[in-house]
Amino acid sequence: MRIGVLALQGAFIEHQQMLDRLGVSSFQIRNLTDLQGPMDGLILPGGESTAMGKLLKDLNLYEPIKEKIQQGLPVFGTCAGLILLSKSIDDDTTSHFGLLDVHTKRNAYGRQLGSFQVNHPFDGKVIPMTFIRAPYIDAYGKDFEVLATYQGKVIAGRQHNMLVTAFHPELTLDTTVHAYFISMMNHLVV
Ligand SMILES: NC(=O)CC[C@H](N)C(=O)O
Repeated sequence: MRIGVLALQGAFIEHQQMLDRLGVSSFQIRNLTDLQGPMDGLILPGGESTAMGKLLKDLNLYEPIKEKIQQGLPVFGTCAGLILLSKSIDDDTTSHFGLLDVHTKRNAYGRQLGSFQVNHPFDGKVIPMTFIRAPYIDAYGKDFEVLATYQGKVIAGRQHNMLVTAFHPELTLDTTVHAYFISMMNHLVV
């Protein structure tokens, strides 16, 4: 199994370290040639969604990656990665794939609460969650399954081959969410 991690900007190394802990190999995606080999899953990391969206377009990665996700490639988006996958976001000037049937509010916790950590349930299990200028999902369609909420807002969920979290599981030592993604990849009928 080989997982591609989008490595244009943001917290991609931490995702690779998490996959290492689970014994799963990964590679970095920086340009079109990186997309040529086999890829069983894709991680869109946290960072700055506007910068990542622009780089995806400039490097001609936007269309081929979007196509792969549409064809069923399992994808896990954290924070900015969630924003990139969302159908609608509150600032539509940012390039995004628009494939996940949710509306996402960026920087949703305001300045004072820019960064914080809580222990909170994900899919029924309490795990540490690190939020950094995090978004939340404030509306979603019928195919979206909610996996975690915090203060009444959706912060994790899944729609077929797409898994998203508003928080950063890769910045903790807890492997629960990445293990969930691997198990989801193994069970998906594409
Ligand atoms: N930690 C993150 O990925 C922050 C996301 C960032 N606030 C954005 O809007 O893209």
